[in-house]
Amino acid sequence: MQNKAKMNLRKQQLQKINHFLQCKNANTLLKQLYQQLFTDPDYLRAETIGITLSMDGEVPTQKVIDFALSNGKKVVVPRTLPHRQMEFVLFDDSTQLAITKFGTREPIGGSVVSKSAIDILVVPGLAFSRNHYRVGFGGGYYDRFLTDFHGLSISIATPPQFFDEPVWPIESFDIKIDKIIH
Ligand SMILES: Nc1nc2c(c(=O)[nH]1)N(C=O)[C@@H](CNc1ccc(C(=O)N[C@@H](CCC(=O)O)C(=O)O)cc1)CN2
Ligand SMILES: Nc1ncnc2c1ncn2[C@@H]1O[C@H](COP(=O)(O)OP(=O)(O)OP(=O)(O)O)[C@@H](O)[C@H]1O
Repeated sequence: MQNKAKMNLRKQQLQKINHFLQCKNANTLLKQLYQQLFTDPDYLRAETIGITLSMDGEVPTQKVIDFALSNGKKVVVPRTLPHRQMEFVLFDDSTQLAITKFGTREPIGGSVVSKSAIDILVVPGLAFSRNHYRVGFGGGYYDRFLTDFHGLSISIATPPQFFDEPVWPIESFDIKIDKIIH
């Protein structure tokens, strides 16, 4: 059963985020958010970073990936598997990518890195609350992945993605994000 309130919120958020990303101040603000991440002690300590390959309408991740690689960190990106599972694959210049039905880019082949080797996971989402809840695209991929993830989860929220209080129902399987940069 899909949650109707969450479905409506997702639709609204997609529009708001798209609108924000097109406004002329967006790049300046994004730079500030990236800087917060790059100066975060947990980021500085991390050897391996899990992050998505963003698509249009999402917080762009390429600058984070490039910076992390230039700092000598390992970057791993998700590949979706049956039963809404994901695995993370080492990403570099030679990684081959395919576009999925959902419109995301995923690696083809490459070395799978175990969950326990990921120090920080940058988790995408449409909405985040000050008390660390998150709404994603509705696949449940990250909620499943995070159940036995013991590294640190971090999300980057632009203004339209950040809420003082969750304006959506919290469900039993929702997993809080450790740190929200906003
Ligand atoms: N850039 C990026 N990559 C990402 C994510 C993301 O949010 N952003 N994900 C964050 O989770 C995962 C993929 N998320 C997905 C979320 C929903 C569906 C989905 O609803 N699929 C439908 C079929 C869609 C279609 O046919 O067009 C389905 O399986 O029924 C698929 C993948 C991994 N990669
Ligand atoms: N740990 C879990 N085990 C089984 N089912 C789950 C789990 N987490 C979520 N689900 C299922 O996945 C569906 C989508 O979950 P939810 O609405 O939390 O997605 P989301 O957090 O927005 O998406 P995502 O995590 O992919 O970014 C839910 O309807 C729920 O039934």
